[in-house]
Amino acid sequence: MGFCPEATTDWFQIYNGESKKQKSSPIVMANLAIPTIDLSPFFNNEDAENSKKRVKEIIRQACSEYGFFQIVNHGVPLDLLSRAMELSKAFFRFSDEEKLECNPNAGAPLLAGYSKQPEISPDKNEYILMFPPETGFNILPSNPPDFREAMEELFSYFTKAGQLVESIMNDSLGLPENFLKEYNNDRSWDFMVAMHYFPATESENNGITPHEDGNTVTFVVQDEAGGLEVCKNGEWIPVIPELGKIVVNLGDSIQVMTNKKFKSATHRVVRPKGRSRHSFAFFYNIQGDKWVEPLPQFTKEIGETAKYRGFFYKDYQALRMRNKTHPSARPEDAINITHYEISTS
Ligand SMILES: O=C(O)CCC(=O)C(=O)O
Ligand SMILES: [Fe+2]
Repeated sequence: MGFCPEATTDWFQIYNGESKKQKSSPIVMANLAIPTIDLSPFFNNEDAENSKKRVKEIIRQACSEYGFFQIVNHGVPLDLLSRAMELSKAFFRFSDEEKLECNPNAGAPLLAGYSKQPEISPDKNEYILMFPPETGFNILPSNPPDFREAMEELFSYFTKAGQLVESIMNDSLGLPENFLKEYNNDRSWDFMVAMHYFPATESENNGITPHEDGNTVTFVVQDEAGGLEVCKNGEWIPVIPELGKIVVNLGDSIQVMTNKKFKSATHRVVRPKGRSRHSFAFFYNIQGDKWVEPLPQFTKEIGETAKYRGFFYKDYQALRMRNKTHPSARPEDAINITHYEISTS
């Protein structure tokens, strides 16, 4: 964490390694640095074996390098994405009093409902968090009237997209057919967050500090404000929002299971000045009682030693939660996946 340098506004330097400004658009260059993968071969009935193979190969490369890519033709309807985003914006425009009507329920593994980051948090945002609708944990607002339905529908499409990406990763990794699907067969710990980030001030613009997610795969959809940045080769790369594109980033659990063959992506959110930012983040997770460890396919079967100790997913989640409830004085002391790393020296 934190090995990326501070973001610079001179993107040309980042991509070209030179300080002279170029004519081409930085927007195009930023997104070129992050592969966009068309998943349509997985939705066509016709035989598309070659195209599927190509997709798996590009995903394998992106996941091995830095765990980040974007997808299009992912099966999540674009009109639903736009509608859900508009409804979410409408919700966050309500007064605090109205928003607090869906304050969290105790008892869920995380607090479902509306929350605002505490004043002490460096992350300046508020959000609504929801679990799979059938868990009964959710406290969703009845206003705007169509919000709940749109969120539940979006949740169900993201779940399907998560299953698809997981199965593509399974094959890219050369794992036995349906291996990850059978291991990760309980969807009750998945959750989605509708987020609102407050405009940057003159003195600070942190939306979410640099981090890796702890799960397997996360999907992010940002509104036109942008602000999501990913660390690649030591540089922060801004992810420019484009309608219909879903950002995919891998989390620590897949990094551990693959013994670091696939990487968990370091990313952060920088708040834009003069405007709010909205996003959806969907966390395709692992059920808490599952044991996470480097798989034999990436250790003893290929003569490599394990880089991590195993752990129950819920224990790692609890440690990560402590980072938020009991923040350490020095950010570098926060618990992350290095906690389970096996030292080779
Ligand atoms: O809001 C975003 O764009 C990303 C959120 C994120 O990284 C997270 O919640 O872990
Ligand atoms: Fe994240």
